[in-house]
Amino acid sequence: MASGIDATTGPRPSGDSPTPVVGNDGTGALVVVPTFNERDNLPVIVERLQKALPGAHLLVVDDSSPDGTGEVADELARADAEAGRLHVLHRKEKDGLGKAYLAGFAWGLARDYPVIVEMDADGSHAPEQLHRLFEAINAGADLAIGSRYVPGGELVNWPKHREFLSRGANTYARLALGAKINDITAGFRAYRRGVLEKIGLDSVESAGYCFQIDLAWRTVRAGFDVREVPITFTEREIGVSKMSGGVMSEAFTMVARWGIQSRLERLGVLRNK
Ligand SMILES: Nc1nc2c(ncn2[C@@H]2O[C@H](COP(=O)(O)OP(=O)(O)O[C@H]3O[C@H](CO)[C@@H](O)[C@H](O)[C@@H]3O)[C@@H](O)[C@H]2O)c(=O)[nH]1
Repeated sequence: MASGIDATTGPRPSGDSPTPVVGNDGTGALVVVPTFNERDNLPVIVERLQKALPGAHLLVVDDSSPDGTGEVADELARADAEAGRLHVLHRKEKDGLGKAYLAGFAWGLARDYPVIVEMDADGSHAPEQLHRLFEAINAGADLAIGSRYVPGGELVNWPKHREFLSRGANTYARLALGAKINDITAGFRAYRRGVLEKIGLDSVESAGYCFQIDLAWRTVRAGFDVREVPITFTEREIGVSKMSGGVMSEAFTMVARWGIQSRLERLGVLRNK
């Protein structure tokens, strides 16, 4: 799906080789980690990230977790104050994964990070595999998705019903939208900042996990270069998933609407926005 668009600078002259934007140690990347009741997971994931990629910065976006995750994040940030790699954004209440990411992205865009990353706090995504996303970005991708469903991708200990739901959601989204992405619900990804600037965070409609589909779909429609790289997704060992019926029904309805809209656009009944 090569588009020839450089997400940081606009259209790239053809034949131009891409300039690396993330260093081998993660310099240039802001990793946004949304948290809700992850107090025992957070210190572990922070340590793993700082060991794997000491140059990367991390932003924890906490929705006033009742278990005190926000305070744990503040303590970790204080301990890292000299290096200044760990930042915390406190939000008033639980407002959905998508809204948390949007707040984190806005924070990152207000600073000069060339690449903004999504990663769960619960250890499902391995910080040690982030370099795979950065390699794709440095090779010219505008959005790199850590995919469970391309050759080499793997699921470890994920309950069968979750795998069934996830694969079903991906098939549904592929059929409805026609986007050729195998893992469009994945939450382990890296964006060049220009993608988020061009799409415009205000245009994103979904509040929950459907946000992942929403943003990937907008990225594809804007003509950017989207690449999937295989990753291993491991079921969390501590705490519980925040997936809910409301999250699933939002995704079902939104995807159906976008699918109908894009068909009407192709038929010329609606103008492409
Ligand atoms: N701030 C904030 N964080 C949230 C909220 N809801 C969930 N989170 C945080 O978002 C991360 C993912 O949430 P989980 O509830 O653990 O997700 P999952 O079921 O394991 O995730 C699957 O679906 C996600 C959505 O597509 C994917 O991101 C993920 O990769 C995986 O496939 C965790 O760090 C969790 O604390 C919220 O309302 N607010």
